[in-house]
Amino acid sequence: MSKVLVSDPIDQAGIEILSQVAQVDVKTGLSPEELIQVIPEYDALMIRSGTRVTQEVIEAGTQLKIVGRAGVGVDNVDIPAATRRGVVVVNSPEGNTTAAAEHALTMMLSLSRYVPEANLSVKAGKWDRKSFIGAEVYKKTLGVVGLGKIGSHVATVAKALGMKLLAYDPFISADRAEQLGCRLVDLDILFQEADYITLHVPKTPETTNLIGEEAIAKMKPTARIINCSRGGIVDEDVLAKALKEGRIAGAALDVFNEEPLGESKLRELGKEVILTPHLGASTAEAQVNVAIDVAEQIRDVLLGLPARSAVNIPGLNPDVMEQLKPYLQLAETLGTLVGQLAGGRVDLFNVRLQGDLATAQSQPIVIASLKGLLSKALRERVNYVNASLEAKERGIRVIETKDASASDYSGSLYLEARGSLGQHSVTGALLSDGEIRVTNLDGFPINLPPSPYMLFTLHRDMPGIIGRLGSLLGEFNVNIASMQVGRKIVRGDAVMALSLDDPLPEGIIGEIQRIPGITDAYTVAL
Ligand SMILES: NC(=O)c1ccc[n+]([C@@H]2O[C@H](COP(=O)([O-])OP(=O)(O)OC[C@H]3O[C@@H](n4cnc5c(N)ncnc54)[C@H](O)[C@@H]3O)[C@@H](O)[C@H]2O)c1
Ligand SMILES: O=C(O)[C@H](O)COP(=O)(O)O
Repeated sequence: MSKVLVSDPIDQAGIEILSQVAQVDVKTGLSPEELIQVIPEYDALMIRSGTRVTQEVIEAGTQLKIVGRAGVGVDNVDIPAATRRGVVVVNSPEGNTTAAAEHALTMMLSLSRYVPEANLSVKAGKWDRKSFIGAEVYKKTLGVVGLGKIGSHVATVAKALGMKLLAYDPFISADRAEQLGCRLVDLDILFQEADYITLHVPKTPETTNLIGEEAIAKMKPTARIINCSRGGIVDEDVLAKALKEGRIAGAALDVFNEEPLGESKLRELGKEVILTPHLGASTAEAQVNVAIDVAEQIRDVLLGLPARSAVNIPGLNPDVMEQLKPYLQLAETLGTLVGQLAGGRVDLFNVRLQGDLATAQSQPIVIASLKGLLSKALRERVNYVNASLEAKERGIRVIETKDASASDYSGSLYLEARGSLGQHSVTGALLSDGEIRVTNLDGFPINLPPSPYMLFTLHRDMPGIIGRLGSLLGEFNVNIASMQVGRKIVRGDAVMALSLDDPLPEGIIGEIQRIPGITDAYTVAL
């Protein structure tokens, strides 16, 4: 039975889903060293933002197949390291959108009315009304930086509060911004005109310290900043200094460069600052959503099914994936076959989608073909996640083409591998019942159902060869399940393709190659 480690607090709804297919161990608060120590026994790891999945963790996780982030941000996971090891990383892109947006709006209103400080003052026995004269957000300008899922929700609600909206997002069209009631502007204008600036961007090299000296210098003295996105997007020291000097009016932060927040000048400030301990996603509803979303994906991957929100494999629509499933199997089988025929290093890999298949989404088919091609060298280490990367690192040039006119079957796939030991090609198709047929091998037409053990020979088309080969296999107690001969012209070059019930014993290939008329022989194990 698979084993899943849950290393951050996750809603019970997720644990229940995982328990259907795996032994689930909940161990929160592990130190990095403890995590590295226990991870080798687990097939899956489920986390939130509290666990750092470093390269060391990934490398120690020799059984690890999937890391599930019950939330959005995956900046606590070393994605390149996971991809390299073929570990799928999934998240829940939408499960906590509403919660995070509502937290940003709560921060904006609380900051305007000094709610946290006023609350503390009453609880301390005071009745001080003078110190808490706030500001209205009505008719004020809100600048939304990052108009994605959370930014859009914030904009929609802020519009209903009667705010004017500016947005900065270089990847969003002016039309989309307009639909949300936002004027798309450049960052300088947003900084200059906004009364409130709310950040909803991922942490990237471009967004790191986006709010620093230069940005703050452009803002109004009445400006208030809200960051419920990621720590490090605001330079915390610069912000604390600007607030202390009254260069801006306030800030509300939910996320910090280092979490938990250690010593910080921000803690010394008064009612103009609100700090929350990364609570954006902390609602009962969001926690149920993300736990179910991610647990289902972990369950599926452990059962050998695709994940719907993998961040390190191409985003594939599950419906498209379902339709392509038989073709992915075809691609992987043909890839394995041509990879074993090629034998050595492959420099160039041609993938051609033919006939009706030319209308299909090619990327998954190319990935499946590469997975098969590389399986000889990498065995179970290669998978849908790392196949493209592994091919690139091996210097394999992949050429992908489509030819709607070229196929004897309604759709077929042609794979050709050129490398250190020569060039080989296979074509295959799916029959109406979904069965795979190899329809061409190195240019010779055949009609072969693939089987776990196969033997291919190149030979002269002349009497006696088939008999001699059959006798030799018989001597070695190898049973032939089916046999196909393909030739282009009578008594010319030909191929023989055999499906075998048993693996070929050591040394037999040399004997086969010594049969007069046989020029080459290859074994393939699927
Ligand atoms: N505080 C929390 O608990 C909490 C909860 C959920 C999400 N988040 C964080 O909130 C952020 C937004 O999440 P989302 O789900 O809306 O993501 P999203 O991907 O839907 O939206 C992000 C938007 O940022 C834009 N963007 C990217 N680079 C940009 C740049 N340099 N300048 C301006 N815009 C840029 C993108 O085009 C996109 O529209 C993420 O950092 C996420 O990790 C925090
Ligand atoms: O990226 C996210 O989903 C949020 O930052 C929430 O983080 P959390 O799951 O640790 O609360």
